[in-house]
Amino acid sequence: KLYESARELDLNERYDFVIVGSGPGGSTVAARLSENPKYKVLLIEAGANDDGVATIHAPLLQQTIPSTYMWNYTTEATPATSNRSLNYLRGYVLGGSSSVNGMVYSRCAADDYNGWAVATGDNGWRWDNVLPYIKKSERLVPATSGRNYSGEYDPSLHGYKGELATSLAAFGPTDFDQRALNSTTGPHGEFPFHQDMNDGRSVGLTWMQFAIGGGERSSAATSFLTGAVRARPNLSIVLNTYVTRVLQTEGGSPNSPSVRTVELGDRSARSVIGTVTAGKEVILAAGNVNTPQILLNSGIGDKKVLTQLGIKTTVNLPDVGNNMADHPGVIATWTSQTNEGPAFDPEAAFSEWTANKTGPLTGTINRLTLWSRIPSNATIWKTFQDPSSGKDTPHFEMVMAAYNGTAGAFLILLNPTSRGGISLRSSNPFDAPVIDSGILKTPYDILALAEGIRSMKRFFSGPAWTNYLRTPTFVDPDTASAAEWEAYIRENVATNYHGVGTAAMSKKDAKHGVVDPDLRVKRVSGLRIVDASVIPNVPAGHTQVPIYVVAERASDLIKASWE
Ligand SMILES: Cc1cc2nc3c(=O)[nH]c(=O)nc-3n(C[C@H](O)[C@H](O)[C@H](O)COP(=O)(O)OP(=O)(O)OC[C@H]3O[C@@H](n4cnc5c(N)ncnc54)[C@H](O)[C@@H]3O)c2cc1C
Repeated sequence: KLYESARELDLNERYDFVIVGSGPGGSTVAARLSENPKYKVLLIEAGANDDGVATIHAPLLQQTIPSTYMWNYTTEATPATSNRSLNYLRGYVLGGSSSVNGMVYSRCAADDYNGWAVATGDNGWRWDNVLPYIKKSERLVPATSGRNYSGEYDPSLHGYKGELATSLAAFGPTDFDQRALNSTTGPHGEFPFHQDMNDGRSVGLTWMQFAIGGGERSSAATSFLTGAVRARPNLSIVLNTYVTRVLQTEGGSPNSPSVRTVELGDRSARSVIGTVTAGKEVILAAGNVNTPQILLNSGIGDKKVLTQLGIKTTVNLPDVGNNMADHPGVIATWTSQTNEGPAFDPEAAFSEWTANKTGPLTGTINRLTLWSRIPSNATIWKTFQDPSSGKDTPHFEMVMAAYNGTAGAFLILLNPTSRGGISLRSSNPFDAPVIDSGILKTPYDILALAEGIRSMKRFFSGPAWTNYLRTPTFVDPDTASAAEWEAYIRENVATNYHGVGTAAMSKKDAKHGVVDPDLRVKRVSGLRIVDASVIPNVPAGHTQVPIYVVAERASDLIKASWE
C-alpha cells in the first residue's frame, strides 16, 4: 500500500525490514524482500510519487523535470572548480535519481567489480559472480520506433526476463552518427567499433544502451515498484517522509549496539513526527549524499568531528562521509553545420507520446559513445600510475554530441583520483549536508582530461570530419600553456552526478571503510546500507547498474541471513 505521509502510518506496527530511500538501491531491495509474504517491509521515501509526471516518464523530456523532484543541492565552491558552486542533482521522488537521470544503461568494467572483490576480500563481488544478477534484473526489449539494432549489441550478454526494461537508441544513425561510425579503426587501432558496450571490456565506439522500454523511462520505481508489487499486503510505501536519524534500540551489546529504530520527519515543517522500529533490519538506501548524512546525524561517524558538532557518538567510524568520488566532465565540441534530422513539433510529439508512447519523445539526445584509453606511451605515465581498474577498463567516455551548430563529445574522466566528502553543516538533521564533490583536486585528473582532449582530437581528425568540423570551442591543451589549460578546465568542469564511496565497503576486519562485505554497518547490529555509498571506487561508466547489482546481491544476502 502507498501512504502519502507518515501521519497516515500506524507507527506501532512492527515491520521486519525498514528501508530508507527508493532509488535503485531501496526499491530493488523492497521488491525482492517483499517477494516473501512472511516479511513485512516498509519503504520510506522523502519525495513524492512519480506516477503521471510526463517529464519523468518521457525519455526526451529528462532535461525539463521540475526542480520539485530534486533535492536542489549545490556543492561547496572551492578553488578546484574555480570557486564555482555546482548544482548537484539528486532525485527527490519515488525511484530516486533513477527517475531523473540520463537513463544510460551501463554495467561499467568487469575489472571494476573485480576490484570490489579485492577491496572486500569477497569474491562474491567479482564480475563473473555478479553477472547473473545483472541479467536477472534486465529485460532487453525492442524500441517502439521499430529500429532494428542487430549488430549493435551481443544478444548472448543480456537478460530478457527481468524487471528493468532496456533498449538501444530508438533512432539513428544520423549523419553525425554515421561519420562517427566511419571514423572507427580496425580492431587493433585506437578506436575500434565495439559491438556491445556492456560486455565489461568496452574499449571502442559503441551504440548506447538505455533504461528505456515501451517508449518510457525504466526507473527503479517503474521497474521494481509496479502496481502488482505495490499491491502486496506485506509491503507499505510511505512518501513525503524524511528520515532524520537512526536510533539505538534495546538489545545489542556495548561493542555492537542495536540500531533498528528510524526517526521520521516532515521536511517542510522541519519537525520530527515519530519513530518506527524494524524487527530484523534497517536498510539505508538514501544514496551517496543522504546515507552518510543520516549516519552522521545519528552519531555514527568520526568521533572528533561529531563532538565538535555537539552530536553524541554512538559508534566511532571515521570514514563515514569520506572517499566521495565522481566523474568530472567537460563539453568539447567544434563549430559545425550540423543538421541532425527533422525538427519536430513539440505539441504533436507530446500528444503522440501521451496516446501511444511512440514518436520523438521516446528518443535520446545521444546515441553513440566512445570508450577509450590513454595510450601506453603517453607522457602522463612517466609521472603517474594508471588508476583504472584494469587494462580493458576505459579511461574516458566520449558521448558523441551534435546540436546547436556544434559537434563533438561530452568528455568524461572515468577513473579520477580526486576525492571529496559529505559532512554536516550543523547538528540539525533538517539542514542540507555539505557536499565536497572532490572534483579536480589532483594534478592527475587535470592532466588526464588534457589527454582526453588529445584522444578526441585524434578521433575527430579523420576524413569523415573534413569540412564538417570547424573551430574548436574548447581550449586546446596542445596550444595553451599548462596554466591556461588548468584555468580553463577548472572554469568549465561539470559533475556527472555519479558520486559513490561515502560509506564504502571494506574487509570485515578492516579499520577503514564503513560496511563489511555483506553491507552491514561495522560495529553495530541491525543496520545495512544498500546504495551508491558502499561502492569503494567510482566505476568506469554510469552508476545505476552497479547499484542494481549491489541491491540484487544484498537482497540475497539479507534473505540468507534470516532464513
Ligand atoms: C541528473 C542525473 C543524471 C544521471 N544519469 C545517469 C545515467 O544516465 N545512467 C546511470 O547509470 N546513472 C546516472 N545517474 C546516476 C544514478 O542515477 C545514481 O547513481 C543512482 O540513482 C543512485 O542510486 P541510489 O539508490 O544510491 O540513490 P538515489 O537514486 O539517489 O536514491 C536515493 C533515494 O533516497 C531518498 N532519500 C534521501 N534521503 C532521504 C531521507 N533522509 N529520508 C527518506 N528518503 C531519503 C531520495 O529522495 C531518493 O529517492 C545520474 C544521476 C543524476 C542525478
